[in-house]
Amino acid sequence: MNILDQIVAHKQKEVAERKSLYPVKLLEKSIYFESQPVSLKKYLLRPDKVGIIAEFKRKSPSKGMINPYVAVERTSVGYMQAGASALSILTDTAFFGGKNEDLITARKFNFCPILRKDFTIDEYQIIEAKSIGADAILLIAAILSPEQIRSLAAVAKSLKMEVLLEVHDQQELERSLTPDVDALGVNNRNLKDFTVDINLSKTLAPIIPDDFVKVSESGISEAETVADLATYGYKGFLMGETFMKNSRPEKACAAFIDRLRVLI
Ligand SMILES: O=C(O)c1ccccc1NCC(=O)[C@H](O)[C@H](O)COP(=O)(O)O
Repeated sequence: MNILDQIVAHKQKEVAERKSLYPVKLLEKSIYFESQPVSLKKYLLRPDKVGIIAEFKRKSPSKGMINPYVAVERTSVGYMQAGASALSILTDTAFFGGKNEDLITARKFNFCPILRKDFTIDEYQIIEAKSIGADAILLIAAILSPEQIRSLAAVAKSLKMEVLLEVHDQQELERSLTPDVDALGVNNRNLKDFTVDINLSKTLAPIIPDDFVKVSESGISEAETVADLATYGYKGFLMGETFMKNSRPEKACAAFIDRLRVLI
């Protein structure tokens, strides 16, 4: 089993358990069902921002432990003060060391789009994402059929949430597009063998229809790379490890954005 298969197998069990512990009726009592989400798409298109989606990620299958010590309050507020456009909060515990409470905390301290970064395979998880204050969810084409993508994206839309659809190749892109998707993420990291190839974002850019905001994900460590990808039409740049490997991720984010502003 590759890592994605392992994550999905674990997620199926986790979702079944959570459904019985926290039924949908209970989740729907959350105050976030009454509030208007913040649009990720709009924030990525804002001319005063540089499109960084700054990620809070303690560990990952490819890198192991990255940073178990920093607090989500200080890091998330610092990311936004640094000039990030949005937050990506990992909520998967088993493989990424995250938790729903991280997103709940980030939500309390920030008014900005928050992407719930998890492995969504069931509509229950979208209702859960809404209940903890997320504005957008991630759908990964590699673990979902085109029908699942369409129906999960429609559920997100019915809850007024936005969808970032992640693809890794042309086939995934062509079979997965649906109008309920808002942003199209090209993951430069092959999630089966963890190799990173930034050129993948450049290769796929011309075949991403203009209706979708283009996001380049993973393996970005240089401001020059972002400036280069921007010339291919990318408006969003999902970055985790480059910031999180520092004792003060928000300071690394601020320094990165300062460098970027000189280039674009
Ligand atoms: O990062 C991993 O090891 C990984 C393994 C399996 C599935 C997903 C994985 N990562 C999720 C991501 O897509 C990244 O956290 C995100 O794009 C940020 O990447 P980076 O800037 O390289 O931390």
